[in-house]
Amino acid sequence: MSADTRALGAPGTNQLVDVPAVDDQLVLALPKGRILKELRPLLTHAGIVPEAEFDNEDSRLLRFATNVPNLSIIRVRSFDVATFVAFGAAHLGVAGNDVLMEFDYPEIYAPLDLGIGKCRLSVAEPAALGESDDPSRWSHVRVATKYPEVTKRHFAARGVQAECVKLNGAMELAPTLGLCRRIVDLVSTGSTLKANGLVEIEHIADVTSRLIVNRAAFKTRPEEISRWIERFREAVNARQA
Ligand SMILES: Nc1ncnc2c1ncn2[C@@H]1O[C@H](COP(=O)(O)OP(=O)(O)OP(=O)(O)O)[C@@H](O)[C@H]1O
Ligand SMILES: O=P(O)(O)OC[C@H]1O[C@H](OP(=O)(O)OP(=O)(O)O)[C@H](O)[C@@H]1O
Repeated sequence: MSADTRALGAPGTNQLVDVPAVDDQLVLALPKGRILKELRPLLTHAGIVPEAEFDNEDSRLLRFATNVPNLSIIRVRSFDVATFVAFGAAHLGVAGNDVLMEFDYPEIYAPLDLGIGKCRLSVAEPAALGESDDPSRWSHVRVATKYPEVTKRHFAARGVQAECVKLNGAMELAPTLGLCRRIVDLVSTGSTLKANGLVEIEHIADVTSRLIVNRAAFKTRPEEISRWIERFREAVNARQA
């Protein structure tokens, strides 16, 4: 296949046909990693089959054709999904509301909870500190987190000033190594906290992944985008039935 053609087929099928790549394709931004795994059955139910290269872990391709002629997928980091969609570089995307809360982009509309990527955003600290700590007495707190904006807003709401140290992963190491005594991070089973001697002391928000849409794109291409929202809604309903 030449560089400017893609393996495409009729919507809802996996039939392969060579057609030229076009500029007016709808772009769906998907996160790498755990969300993508949970998302695959919903994609299939919505009638989206990525080209085979999408499942090749050694591939350096970042944009993928699908069986739907005017829809391509980009695979990016979870925080970057929101940025691509907010700037209109992608029309649609899938992102956790942890990411959406952190950026709070007005350009993003999140019409559908996909019910995947379930976890919570919490404040945690060493178990020994948790036994005697009284968060209602704090006026200032130092926190290691991937979510500085959410953290500052959470504490500011009750008059506590949060000083955030930005990390991109492995937040649970920060208290043991003396970086900060508290962290704000995602918790699902709680096993990462437990393995690192930490306990949850405050719940900030429940987290799930959402289908997101660029608001300007929704205005200019309402029929196509509404159709995709409905297809994903049907996929979510079928999964829950
Ligand atoms: N333990 C978890 N259980 C369920 N969902 C989670 C969990 N951790 C993260 N998530 C959800 O998955 C999204 C991506 O998670 P995470 O940041 O761990 O992935 P990643 O592949 O490491 O991303 P990146 O490399 O882009 O930072 C989060 O924004 C959140 O919505
Ligand atoms: O409560 P648990 O089930 O243990 O899940 C929580 C862990 O999952 C996420 O990390 P991830 O595994 O994505 O690694 P990361 O630190 O690289 O983000 C999160 O940042 C926690 O560390």
